[in-house]
Amino acid sequence: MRPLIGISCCVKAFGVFATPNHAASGTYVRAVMGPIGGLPVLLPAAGADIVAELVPRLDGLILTGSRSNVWPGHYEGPDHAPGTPEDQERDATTLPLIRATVAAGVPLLAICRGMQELNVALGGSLDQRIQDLPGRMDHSTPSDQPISAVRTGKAHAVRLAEGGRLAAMLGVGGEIPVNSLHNQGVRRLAPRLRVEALAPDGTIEAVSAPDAPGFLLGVQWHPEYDWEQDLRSRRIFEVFGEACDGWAAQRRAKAPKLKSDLQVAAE
Ligand SMILES: N[C@@H](CCC(=O)NCCCC(=O)O)C(=O)O
Repeated sequence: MRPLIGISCCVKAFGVFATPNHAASGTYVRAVMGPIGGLPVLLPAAGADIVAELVPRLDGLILTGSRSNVWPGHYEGPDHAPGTPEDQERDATTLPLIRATVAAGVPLLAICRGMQELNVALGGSLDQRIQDLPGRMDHSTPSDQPISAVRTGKAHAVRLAEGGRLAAMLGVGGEIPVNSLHNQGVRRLAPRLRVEALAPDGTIEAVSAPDAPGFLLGVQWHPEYDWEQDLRSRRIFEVFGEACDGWAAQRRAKAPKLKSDLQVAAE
């Protein structure tokens, strides 16, 4: 039986009436059905009220990327510049969901906005436009390139932390090339998080939590865009899937054994 993997949704307006929908990119569904080997379930941005009943049912959680940004009020940041996209319904769901998921030990893979949410949920803060900071690169989506090239192309290298979990997971050391589609970045790293990769300009590109009871990895880039071409992207999903499999086996072992109808009938 495949592990049940929650995929965080954004609230986006669709259709002629711009009706708010809870949505996630199909790239995450394909990654779950592919290299992760799980059963995907989209998690609506329905607020903290769903968290306590949801987490015990999950075998893994993916926090997705999004153009929207974590509301600065969650990390005492300055207001966003006018027009900066936000999604406070998503924040109100993912921040408590992250804390509950990490506490329970459910495997968690945080991607781009998801890594930023992870950092904020655990007490860190963000810079809102790192390209405006002295000495920093522009990590955002170049407007002069087609989105397909940006997604599967490589924008810069990241240096893996020596002896880190990500380097061990990938079986490599030194640098790997990654794509890059973000304006924001980690400012103050949450106390429980450890740097797993850095960009040439010092931007934190991957994090883990050594004291977390389960698998926990955040990456600022997007492995869901290029896992079919990039074996390291694929490996991240495979290792996450193995952790979710293990969690699912533990959960089934603890579940009360319900008798099947046939067993009851045979008594
Ligand atoms: N908004 C944040 C996070 C960026 C991010 O998740 N990018 C993926 C975008 C995918 C899409 O276009 O839907 C930031 O800007 O840092």
